[in-house]
Amino acid sequence: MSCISRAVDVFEEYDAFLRTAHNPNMRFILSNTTEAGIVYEPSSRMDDRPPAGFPAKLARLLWERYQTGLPGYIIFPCELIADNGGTLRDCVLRHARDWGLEAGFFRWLEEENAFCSTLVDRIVTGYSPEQAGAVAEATGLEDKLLDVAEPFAQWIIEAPEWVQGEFPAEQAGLPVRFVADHRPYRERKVRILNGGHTVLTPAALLSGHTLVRTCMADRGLRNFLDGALFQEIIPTLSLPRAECEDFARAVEERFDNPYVDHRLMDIALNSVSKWRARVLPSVEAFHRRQGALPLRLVFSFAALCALYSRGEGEGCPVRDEPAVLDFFARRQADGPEALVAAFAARVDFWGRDLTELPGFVPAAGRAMARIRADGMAAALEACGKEALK
Ligand SMILES: NC(=O)c1ccc[n+]([C@@H]2O[C@H](COP(=O)([O-])OP(=O)(O)OC[C@H]3O[C@@H](n4cnc5c(N)ncnc54)[C@H](O)[C@@H]3O)[C@@H](O)[C@H]2O)c1
Ligand SMILES: O=P(O)(O)OC[C@@H](O)[C@@H](O)[C@H](O)[C@H](O)CO
Repeated sequence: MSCISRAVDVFEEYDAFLRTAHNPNMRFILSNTTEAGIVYEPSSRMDDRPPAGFPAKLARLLWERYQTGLPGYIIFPCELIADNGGTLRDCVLRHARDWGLEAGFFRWLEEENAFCSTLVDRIVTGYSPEQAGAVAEATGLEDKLLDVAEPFAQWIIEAPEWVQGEFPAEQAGLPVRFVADHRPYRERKVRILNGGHTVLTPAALLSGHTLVRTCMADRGLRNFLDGALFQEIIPTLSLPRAECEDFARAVEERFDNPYVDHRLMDIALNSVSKWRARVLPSVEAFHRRQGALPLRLVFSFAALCALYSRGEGEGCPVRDEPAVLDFFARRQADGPEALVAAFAARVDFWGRDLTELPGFVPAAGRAMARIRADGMAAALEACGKEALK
């Protein structure tokens, strides 16, 4: 990694962090603080060193910049949340209002800064000690910023035209695409790629797989994923069907990359909020449009429930919010139907009561009973047959 000239630790070197606002060459700010990073922290104060939370730190930096009289920034958040640019701007504005900053700052913020919503698509898996050793041996260098990524990459940026002029990444041959509205691309990527991961992962772990790529050669899992993507997710998307199908085919090829070891347990982290954000919207849209349930997506809910209710010692422990882990710890004796019904009723997990979705609980309960009684392979086959009826 040779493109990074220096790093400033905002906790250890707060003054140096603020001094970066005085650098006239600094024009772009990128963030990638995970979905949890773009949050408004009501306790953040302007004179905290540093204020808590990423948006408050950014608000403080912007205030510093404003005072210098230099032009503002072009800000590219990369976190996988809806409208990351607008959400980040809203958090910054709330902090600025809390801190009672002057009216001129708000005008400068709106007129001289661009908060662009962006969407990054690249499978980045981290590396194993063996891979790090091999790179160190080949290069003679120990690279602490080492990472492993697939060759595919796409960065969708929604920005005013003048931003494209200042950031001509497309002309530099980079996989960047400027669009007028990032939302359909986000919907397609989150529902097909991330949704595909979330749908596949519990079934795959319960089939004994540890990596995404080996699932693609497992006929039962591959048929399940195909059916979920092409029959149940794509019909709910707003971009043209052919474009979505091309994207889904490319995603399956990416999952099949023999050089990428994407660990299913990594994808499984916080599966409940992922299922809510990445799969539930497809279930709801399918139900609205077709008046029926997408049975493979419902099956993925049952498989998630089966994975999380697995006894201790049966594979790696799942990692999720304490409320989720507590729910399953208290319900170890439940049968499949009762467990699925109680899980579906948790409005705090799903943002709504899923037992109100007609047929959802009986279908998921049946699927989970099959998974427990007959094993994952047989349950997947039964699901495929039922979905084709
Ligand atoms: N890994 C991927 O394949 C991939 C691909 C596309 C998009 N993304 C998105 O990129 C984001 C980051 O993913 P990642 O895999 O790099 O995660 P990561 O956990 O490897 O890295 C996140 C970094 O953000 C830092 N961070 C967390 N909270 C912060 C805060 N409040 N302020 C400043 N820094 C903070 C963490 O210390 C960590 O270094 C996520 O939103 C993810 O959805 C990831
Ligand atoms: O990174 P997460 O844990 O939010 O989600 C797991 C994967 O779905 C994700 O990392 C994808 O590989 C990535 O979003 C591809 O662009």
